[in-house]
Amino acid sequence: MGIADFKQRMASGAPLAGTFLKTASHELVEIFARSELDFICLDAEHAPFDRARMDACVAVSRALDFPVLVRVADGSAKEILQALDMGATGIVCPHVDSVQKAQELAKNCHFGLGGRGFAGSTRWAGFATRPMPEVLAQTDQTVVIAQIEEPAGVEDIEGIASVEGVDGIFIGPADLSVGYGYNHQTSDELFAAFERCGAAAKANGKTYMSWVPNGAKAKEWSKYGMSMFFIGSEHSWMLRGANADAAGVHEI
Ligand SMILES: C[C@H](O)CC(=O)C(=O)O
Repeated sequence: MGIADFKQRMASGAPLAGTFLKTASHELVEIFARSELDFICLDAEHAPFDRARMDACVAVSRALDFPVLVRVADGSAKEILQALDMGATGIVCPHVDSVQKAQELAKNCHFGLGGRGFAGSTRWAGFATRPMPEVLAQTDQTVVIAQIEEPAGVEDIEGIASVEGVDGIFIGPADLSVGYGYNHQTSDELFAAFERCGAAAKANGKTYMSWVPNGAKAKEWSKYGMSMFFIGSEHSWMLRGANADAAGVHEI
């Protein structure tokens, strides 16, 4: 159970637990690689990952054979290429709200579709130690996830989910909730969107997933067909642990 079979495990519908890493620290990657988590996702959309620190995080994850995804900021070809050259297991692309954006995403992640440039001396390619055909075949292991977080994305979900080269559909519950005009995550419209996106993911054999604040919510939302969960982040876990232990002291 490592990087090579991560995409297969996703496709099998096995429950997968991960988190967003917000602190650009390779030590934290090392700790999570020794945890019960199945993967982590470096949040380069909302957290301060510069290229060098992202590279260190990805290097450690690969050394420990621990799947690491990168949530890119805007899904540009350049940003995706940099993360994949470093050796990221896959890409989470935010704000995919049309079939065209999903096609661009798939193109930028896969050589066969023409958008990804090749270099032999990268971590992903084994720093020029492996034959090119072998390296290119490895593109099959690259995981591509489209994040749906606008009502427009929900309206186009049947097309988005059918795009070849997209492996997963990720619901962004916070942004989608805001998109429907709510500042919380309890509207009927939001849960209807969960149902519709889940049906489209299932019909197209794509893994369905979301961010959740905790394991209990993951269990609850599995009823929509979600099997992969980005649970909180190390920030929320640190706060929860710190507050629980502080409460123990303050009760004295
Ligand atoms: C809260 C997480 O960053 C997931 C997300 O993007 C969302 O909109 O929800």
